[in-house]
Amino acid sequence: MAGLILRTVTKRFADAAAPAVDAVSLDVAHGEFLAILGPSGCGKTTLLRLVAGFERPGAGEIRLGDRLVADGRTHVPPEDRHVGIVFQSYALWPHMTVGENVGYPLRTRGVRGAEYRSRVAAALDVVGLGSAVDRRPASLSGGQRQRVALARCLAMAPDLVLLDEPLANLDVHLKASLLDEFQEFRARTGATMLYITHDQSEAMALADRIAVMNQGRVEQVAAPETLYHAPATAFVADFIGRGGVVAATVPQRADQGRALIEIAGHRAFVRAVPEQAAGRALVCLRPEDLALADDGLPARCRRARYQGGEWLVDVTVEGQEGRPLQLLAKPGTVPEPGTPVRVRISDGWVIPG
Ligand SMILES: Nc1ncnc2c1ncn2[C@@H]1O[C@H](COP(=O)(O)OP(=O)(O)OP(=O)(O)O)[C@@H](O)[C@H]1O
Repeated sequence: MAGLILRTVTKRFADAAAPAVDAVSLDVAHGEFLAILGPSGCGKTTLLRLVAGFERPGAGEIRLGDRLVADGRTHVPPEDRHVGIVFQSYALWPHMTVGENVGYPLRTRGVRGAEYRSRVAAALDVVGLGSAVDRRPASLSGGQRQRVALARCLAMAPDLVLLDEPLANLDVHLKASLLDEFQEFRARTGATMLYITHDQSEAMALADRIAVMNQGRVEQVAAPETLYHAPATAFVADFIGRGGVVAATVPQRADQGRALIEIAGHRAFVRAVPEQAAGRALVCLRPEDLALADDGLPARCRRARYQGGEWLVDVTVEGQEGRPLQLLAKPGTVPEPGTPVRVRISDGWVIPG
């Protein structure tokens, strides 16, 4: 069963040079957790607002389950879409108790009595705040407030949960513990979730799949590991993980997903799509694919940063100074900035796009 389907959804704001959301198509399965990841201004929030019904698409269509909720003629209003939204600002009422906050949307829909109480209690239990029902939001930590917001969304038993940077206001430690909570929340509810973030570590930790957006378009939708190891475009390769994209020549057609590459006269074998043709290409080389060695790609050390345990070393290939590669080195083996080095390439990926 489908959770959410977008077909060539486009939104252009008046006077804007380019669409904020540009022909986006997505299929989110029922119960799937999909993260929308991209830099500021790429259209994530606009996409979420289109799904919620706060914006109308200029073209394309949106389906929730088997219901058409938006196209050129149809516009189902937000309150009739059965979509729950959790914002980064929590949006809790300070004068209400935790229980009243969670129950508010139920009340406005006429749910009362035993059903009201049991739904509020169940939602608070899921987020581990069953005992906080009579407290005020002001007496809770940021993480607890976000859990109340989550419970309020849950109490409505929505078909789809939209999460708009829900961890953005929290410090690093709270973020880590809430990441665990989200995972549990997910396992318990089985709800379809769309999670907006510009933080790749959140997206990687939580999502079944990630849609990477750039300038209103979806560049790739894939499982986190696929995005990391086989990025479809140079933008995805740069945005996910630590950079490392250089220009290379592919002297001959790939053979069974292996391609010979040549960079600055040095040759190595890396992964590629089976149909990768010969010619010029960009290659993604991750830090764990590279190591300082006696023999290998001629490069120059630019700088090194201590990371605890190991050093992260930036090196550049002659003629490609704008495209640094990063590799890890043990303490005591780190070259001085400016030193010529050799880099062994043990793996990599020819970017097909
Ligand atoms: N109501 C609006 N009117 C005009 N332009 C808008 C409106 N809302 C968003 N935009 C523009 O649309 C583009 C996408 O904005 P959007 O807020 O969707 O990006 P985002 O990826 O969510 O960014 P951020 O991570 O900074 O929130 C931007 O260029 C933005 O300036």
